[in-house]
Amino acid sequence: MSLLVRGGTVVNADRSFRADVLCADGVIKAVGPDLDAPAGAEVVDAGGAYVMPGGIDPHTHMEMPFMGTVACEDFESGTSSMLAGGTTMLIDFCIPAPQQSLTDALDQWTEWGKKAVADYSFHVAITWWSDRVAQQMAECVDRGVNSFKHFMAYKGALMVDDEILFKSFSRCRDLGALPLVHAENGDAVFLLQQQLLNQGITGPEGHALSRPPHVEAEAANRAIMIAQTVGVPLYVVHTSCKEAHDAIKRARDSGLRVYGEPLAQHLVLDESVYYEKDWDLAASRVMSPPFRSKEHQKSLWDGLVSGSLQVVATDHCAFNLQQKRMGQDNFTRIPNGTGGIEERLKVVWHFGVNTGRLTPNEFVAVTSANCAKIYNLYPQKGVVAAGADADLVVWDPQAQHTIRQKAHHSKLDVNVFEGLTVTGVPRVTISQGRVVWKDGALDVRRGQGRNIRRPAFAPAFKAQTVWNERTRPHPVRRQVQVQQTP
Ligand SMILES: NC(=O)NCCC(=O)O
Ligand SMILES: [Zn+2]
Ligand SMILES: [Zn+2]
Repeated sequence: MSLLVRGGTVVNADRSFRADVLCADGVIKAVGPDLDAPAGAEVVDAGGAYVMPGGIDPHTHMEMPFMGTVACEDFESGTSSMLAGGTTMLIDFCIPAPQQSLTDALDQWTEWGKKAVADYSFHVAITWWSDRVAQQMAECVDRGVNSFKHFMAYKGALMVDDEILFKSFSRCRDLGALPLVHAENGDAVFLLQQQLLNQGITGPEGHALSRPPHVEAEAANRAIMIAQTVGVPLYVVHTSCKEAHDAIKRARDSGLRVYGEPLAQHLVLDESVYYEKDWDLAASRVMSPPFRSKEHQKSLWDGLVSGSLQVVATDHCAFNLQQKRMGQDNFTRIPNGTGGIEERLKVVWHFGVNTGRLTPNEFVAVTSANCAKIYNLYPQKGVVAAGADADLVVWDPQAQHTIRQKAHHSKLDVNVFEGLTVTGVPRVTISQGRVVWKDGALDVRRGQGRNIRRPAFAPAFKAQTVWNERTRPHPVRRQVQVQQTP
């Protein structure tokens, strides 16, 4: 079955041009002007619209067991939501419990992923260390995982120390896999939490107060320095504040391959919500790092414009109010996480492109192409070109939409963007060459998603390996001194 997207303007990260897009067998067969529709082809009208590579969200937590509960979004509802928002692939985090085998955990997540209605892939988290973990990292790489995540926060649960960071980053370097960090100083967070509780601060405001920007910046800086020492690129997830962004900028200025990922939520929502009288409202926004002030939002936008930050994600991690209420008397027990997978593209377009901060091409870069390049998916994903997967979004830049929990496709009972009216929405989403979202309706099939393998040694790693070899330390060769006896 073939499909012709007719009459639109193709927008890639590098340029825009008028062209039709012909898809068959799940891939793009041709991109060019006035293409003929093969007999029986479905024709999608893209008149007045942009045709862009489907979004890729590299940071989600479907069905994640966390903080005594399990995220309520599963791979079916999560991937359905993302398609309704124009995103056609996600990369989720497989998180082994401390002492659990990495490959057993990957088996578990792989099983859960079979429910997905669109393409997905996995990062694996390093939550403990042994020779066996090092060996299993190689087995994960053989199974198409080219990125390993490290939590520098969540003391007593997922957090790892500097020794593990050093050992795991070194292993990543040797395997050609990208280390990722959740950068917050978990010891400092823990101590601040105890102080605040002792002062009688038990509500969601304590969450924001216990995770100030310098706690994030310190960890980002530390992870960067360890990555530099080891000689490996680094990706800093959910960069939320100016000081962490500054650390990334400094590193890049000195020639390091460090990537920063702001979230759609951190770009537009601010910390004032944690001080709301309505506990449910404040708790529903609890995530780590917390939302920040306008000054930090500006820094994140500046980074996307200038290129010091590369990817906008969501960290979609869904906990309903009943789950959030586990922390009714103690903010440290509120499960951390918010949603946004359906809203990401709309929010970034509305506040990025409509305001003149980003060009449409830069929008494609930060929502799809850069991610595909960093995670070695390009040009299978992240570009509208012959040979690429037929994952597309037909974007109507004029259409308006008001974001409402009642109308979203997530299982979440709140929407952090509730009531926001955006201009610019996905008219049609195409996944694997099939129309899956059109006229406000989904047409998806459980199990249609594919587990996309991402090979190790992305181009940046090949360069880094050559550089490491050239700059490798060598012993000083000294002549053996013969001692003269007097
Ligand atoms: N971000 C958050 O609050 N929850 C999900 C887990 C994580 O990424 O830290
Ligand atoms: Zn995190
Ligand atoms: Zn996360």
